[in-house]
Amino acid sequence: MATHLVTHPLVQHKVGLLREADISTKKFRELTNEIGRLLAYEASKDFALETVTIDGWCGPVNIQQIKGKKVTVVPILRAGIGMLDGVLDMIPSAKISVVGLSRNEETLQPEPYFEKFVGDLDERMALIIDPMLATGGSMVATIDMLKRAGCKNVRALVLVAAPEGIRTVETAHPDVDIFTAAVDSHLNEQGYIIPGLGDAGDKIFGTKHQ
Ligand SMILES: O=P(O)(O)OC[C@H]1O[C@H](OP(=O)(O)OP(=O)(O)O)[C@H](O)[C@@H]1O
Ligand SMILES: O=c1cc[nH]c(=O)[nH]1
Ligand SMILES: [Mg+2]
Repeated sequence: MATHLVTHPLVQHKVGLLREADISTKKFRELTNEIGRLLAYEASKDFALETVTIDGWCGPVNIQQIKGKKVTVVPILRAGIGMLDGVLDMIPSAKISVVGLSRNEETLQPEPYFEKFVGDLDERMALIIDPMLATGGSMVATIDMLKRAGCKNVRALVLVAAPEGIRTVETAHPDVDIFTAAVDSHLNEQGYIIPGLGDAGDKIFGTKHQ
């Protein structure tokens, strides 16, 4: 479908703060969740509503509710966990499906190590969360896993995307919408996004790269 760069001033301000070289773990976590919250708000703006009647204080009242089965949020371990609380602030009744992938530092290929999906995936929208879309390999692998499990409606929320990764996801899965706070310049030879954020997983978990 499309890549949506979220240009809201709050998002742009916060993603800028994330780029500070000596940012603390605490600050990085806070900003990651704050941007996750705002990306979830943006990615849910076209969710279908239905009218239901409930008992109000003065009798029956018609209200609007989000239609259909609950969304499943899909953090890609590890770094996706850093956005989870923020996204759940916006969509608190979402179900959580988890994918574990580790990018091999030499081949840059994603190596799967965990998969636990909620039921009825064919009736749910999946919101994949991961701070970094670099080569796109991890995102494509996650979408492949979700689709194999029956999911038909997938969106991806990322903090920073490289043009290379966007192209890869759009080519492999043209039906998937990507919501990102930044589209950066390029990947370096080690597959890191430039200017990017460095290693987001290490920054969220405090496992500094030696
Ligand atoms: O687009 P790609 O080239 O696949 O790279 C992006 C992936 O790399 C990072 O995870 P990493 O594998 O470092 O794992 P971590 O979250 O455990 O740090 C990041 O969180 C993405 O999942
Ligand atoms: O720039 C990058 C690329 C992959 N993973 C990260 O954490 N950062
Ligand atoms: Mg990492």
